Amino acid sequence: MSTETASALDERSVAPRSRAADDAGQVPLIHARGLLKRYGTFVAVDHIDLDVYAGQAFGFLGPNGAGKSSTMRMIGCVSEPSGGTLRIFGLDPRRDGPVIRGRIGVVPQQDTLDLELTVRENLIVYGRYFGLPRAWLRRRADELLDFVQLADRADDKVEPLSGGMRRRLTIARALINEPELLLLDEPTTGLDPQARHAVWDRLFRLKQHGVTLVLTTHYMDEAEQLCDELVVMDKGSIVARGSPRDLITRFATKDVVELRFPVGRNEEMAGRVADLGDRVDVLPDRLVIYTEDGDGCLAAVHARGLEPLSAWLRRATLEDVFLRLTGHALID
Ligand SMILES: Nc1ncnc2c1ncn2[C@@H]1O[C@H](COP(=O)(O)OP(=O)(O)OP(=O)(O)O)[C@@H](O)[C@H]1O
Repeated sequence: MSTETASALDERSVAPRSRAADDAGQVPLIHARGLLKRYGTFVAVDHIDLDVYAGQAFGFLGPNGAGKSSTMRMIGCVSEPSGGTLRIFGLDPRRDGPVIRGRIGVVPQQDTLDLELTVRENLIVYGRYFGLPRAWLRRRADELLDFVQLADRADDKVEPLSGGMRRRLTIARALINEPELLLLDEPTTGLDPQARHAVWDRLFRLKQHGVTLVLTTHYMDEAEQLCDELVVMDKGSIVARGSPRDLITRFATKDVVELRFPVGRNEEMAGRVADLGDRVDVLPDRLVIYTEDGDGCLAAVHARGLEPLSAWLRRATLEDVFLRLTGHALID
């Protein structure tokens, strides 16, 4: 389906309902101070502070087990905080959970579509939970199926849909109640690259329409593509926050040179290149040199006759930021 069809989605229909008011008063849609989640004695979310404003695309970046989903479940009012303050739209999830849930859309980590129903019925049945009228829901469903490029599958069962199509349908379902805030827990995990790009494209369009997006990911490219602001989480804590570019500027160098030497020689070689960068990391399979001058660094490696098996110059990424901040990789 063409991008024209997708862009035909009425901007008002996906725009947050109270965005103007929030912008004017700068009331954060999500406000957390010292937010804590414990499972028994285990601390999964360790006193984190957050403010998410209307129109932002806000991301939680971190490896498995960092506490991202636990945080999202508290924001989605399906898991009670163990401590701290949490306000969504200025409301208290403990008291106003049902009201808040009616104003947010949730894309969970695992798709929970009804495989027995058709694509369109999945949207309409879900919309009925919000008490929305059937005729209105039919129009809304068709509009959303256009948007997620599934209009031609509207009357098919969900069962034969690909993973990418199911994800797009889950996103459409989350938008059925015209939410002011869309929560997405690892929206593209398990999808092939083409399907991931299709999902990113739709999310990017929602962002352009002004929908506030809050997502978790352990993919740095996803965070870089979609998020205006990120918190980097590790072991329940926020270790850094800022825009992707800002984080890279603050915590990484402009260039990164990766060198591979024969097995067992990395430590020795690290000593011989230590002066060529701001920092040198020894990873199991390679040396990573952080430098402002990648070309000069590579030239010096060769001038010293070090002869790596391979040498690669690239721009710094959020993965480098994460490695620098935590000492381990985002994806093991
Ligand atoms: N219901 C639960 N009971 C006990 N421990 C839990 C529960 N839910 C999560 N945890 C633990 O809390 C920690 C954080 O989990 P969480 O799912 O929030 O992390 P995450 O960053 O979203 O990782 P993932 O990408 O794997 O979902 C993990 O160590 C996890 O095992």
